[in-house]
Amino acid sequence: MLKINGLHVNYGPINALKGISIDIAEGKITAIIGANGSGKSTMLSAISGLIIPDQGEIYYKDTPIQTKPVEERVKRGIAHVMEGRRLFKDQSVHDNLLLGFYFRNSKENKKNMLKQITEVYERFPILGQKKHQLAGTLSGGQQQLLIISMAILSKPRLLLLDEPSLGLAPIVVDQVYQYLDELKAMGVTIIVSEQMAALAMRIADFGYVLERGKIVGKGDVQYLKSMMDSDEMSAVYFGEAKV
Ligand SMILES: Nc1ncnc2c1ncn2[C@@H]1O[C@H](COP(=O)(O)OP(=O)(O)OP(=O)(O)O)[C@@H](O)[C@H]1O
Repeated sequence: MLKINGLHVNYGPINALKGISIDIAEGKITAIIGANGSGKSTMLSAISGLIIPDQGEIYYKDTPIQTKPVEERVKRGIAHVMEGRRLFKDQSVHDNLLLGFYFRNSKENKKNMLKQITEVYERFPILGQKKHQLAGTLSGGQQQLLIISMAILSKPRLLLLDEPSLGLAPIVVDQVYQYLDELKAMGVTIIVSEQMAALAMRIADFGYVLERGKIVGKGDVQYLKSMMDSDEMSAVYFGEAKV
């Protein structure tokens, strides 16, 4: 579904990605694992169009998209949940969902707007309880749930999540990850970046390990789990938590 060939991204003199090539299978969950600064966010931003690469190609369903604007990629079904929270903080939770929905959906989809927003409240009751509260007053974890819900309301075909567990209480992480598994069952292709590989390994089918802008490991979950047990990198990428 998504193929990246020889991707290079530079921030001035910093080479954030140094010739990355990956292949993402449709309907699967792929984990991008790497320490702080390894290039995970840069890679996801190049896929969603926030960053135009210096070199390399990105094919989405066989079409090169590396120079297409963000809106065009959104229309094709690519949604990006970024690290660091982007919400309309002075608007209510409900208005954020309405706005998120409105800007990202076709006319046809808009017919079911309220029904779909109600489904979000059923899925994450805390958002329903706080629907009239300003988004900026939610806790970090609740804001993260809201952002993920906004992305999901756009009915993405490819969902990019940058460290979705960051700042979340373990119980909320469980909820979010369980939801990702359900989205996969509905046919959504997911790429999730995590520093703590053990988390991503719970649901991923395949994974890539990034180190200083290069892919240093890739494989299915069994292979990555064996790396966790044997490789010296385990301390860096997998922390203490084992699956
Ligand atoms: N806007 C920017 N300007 C300059 N350098 C940047 C910028 N964004 C990222 N970098 C650098 O590019 C490299 C890759 O960063 P990136 O944020 O993609 O990594 P990451 O794996 O997502 O890390 P983190 O988990 O900290 O976000 C790092 O060396 C980082 O300092």
